[in-house]
Amino acid sequence: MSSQEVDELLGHVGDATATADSEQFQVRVRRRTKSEAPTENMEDGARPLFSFGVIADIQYADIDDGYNFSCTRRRYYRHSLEQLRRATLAWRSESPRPRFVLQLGDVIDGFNKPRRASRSALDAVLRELEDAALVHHVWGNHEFYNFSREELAASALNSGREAATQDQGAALAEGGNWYHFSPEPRFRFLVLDAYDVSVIGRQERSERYSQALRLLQEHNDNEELNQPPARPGVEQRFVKFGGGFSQDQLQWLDRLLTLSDEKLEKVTVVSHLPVHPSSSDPVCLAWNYEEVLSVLHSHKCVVCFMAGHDHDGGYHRDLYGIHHLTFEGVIETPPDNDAFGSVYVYEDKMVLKGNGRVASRILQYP
Ligand SMILES: Nc1ncnc2c1ncn2[C@@H]1O[C@H](COP(=O)(O)OP(=O)(O)O)[C@@H](O)[C@H]1O
Repeated sequence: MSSQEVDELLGHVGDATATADSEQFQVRVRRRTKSEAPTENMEDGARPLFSFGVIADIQYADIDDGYNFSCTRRRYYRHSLEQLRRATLAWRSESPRPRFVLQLGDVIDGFNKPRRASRSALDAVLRELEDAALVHHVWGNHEFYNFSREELAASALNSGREAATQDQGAALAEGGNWYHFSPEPRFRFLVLDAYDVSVIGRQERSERYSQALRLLQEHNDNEELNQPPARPGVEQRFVKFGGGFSQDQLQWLDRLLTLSDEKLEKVTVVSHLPVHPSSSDPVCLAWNYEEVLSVLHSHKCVVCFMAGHDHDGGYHRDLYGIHHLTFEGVIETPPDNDAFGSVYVYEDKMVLKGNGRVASRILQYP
């Protein structure tokens, strides 16, 4: 795509200042204000088929501001609820309304647990989300700091169960918290469980826990396994607050993508942990990200992978044309800024309208 084409495209979307990085097919556009929704497609005046909202790492807690572990990033625990409110107001004011919202995990912070405030904090964020749209909740590490898997499965965060009752196209994988749904013919979303193999959220006597502990101990010499290994690069991902995907889940992913290939669908895959090293800090990558990439790359239908966890966000278009989007975290977004997006889905592309720290982008399908 030439930069002139990008300019033309964006001329209809908003106040375009665009640069195109032809090597990585990366297109960045300047932020737009909330009211500027691309309700019409650029070249041909077509309307988007549907839209959806995205938000990541809200990590709400009714406590004063603090810092991340290394004290390099301020965290606005109480204010994250205000930011969520601004996001839901923006989504509610869009016409047509987003068909659903992707909540990419860590919806409340682990600090709620010792304060016995997990339920009240969750209720507070769910109240904010209530009227925005149907919400698809991804489970991140902070969900497991607050709740057991059984509690999560019985809660409103089990959106797979909700989706299966409301949408004929939705289905929950047996025995796991991964599922798919199709909001529109020829478009499918796969919601993954990146803590399927993990020492958090799994019972110590379970096979998945043992498998996770073995992996961590093989790759991380620290006594405190939340501390990244000394080895640089992607080896740093072997931390206790990370996780990975079981072979069951990878086989399910492969099977679903085969069906989507046959049906000529466009598929967006969603997880709390990112899977491309160029879209994330190495510490935040899923442990077996290479296996996930190899499955994604063996199917034509995959257009996008969306994740949270790395609060700085990231973006990369890989050699197969798949867009890897890591959304900036609300929790580390200063009160006078925002971090959420709306995605407008067209026949040939998705257009991400970012707010605040989330950049707007045109995501052309491969
Ligand atoms: N370098 C580190 N050494 C030891 N513990 C750490 C380190 N980094 C993070 N942790 C701990 O791991 C847990 C998850 O870290 P956190 O930064 O809260 O994750 P997230 O990015 O999901 O918010 C917290 O309990 C935190 O204190």
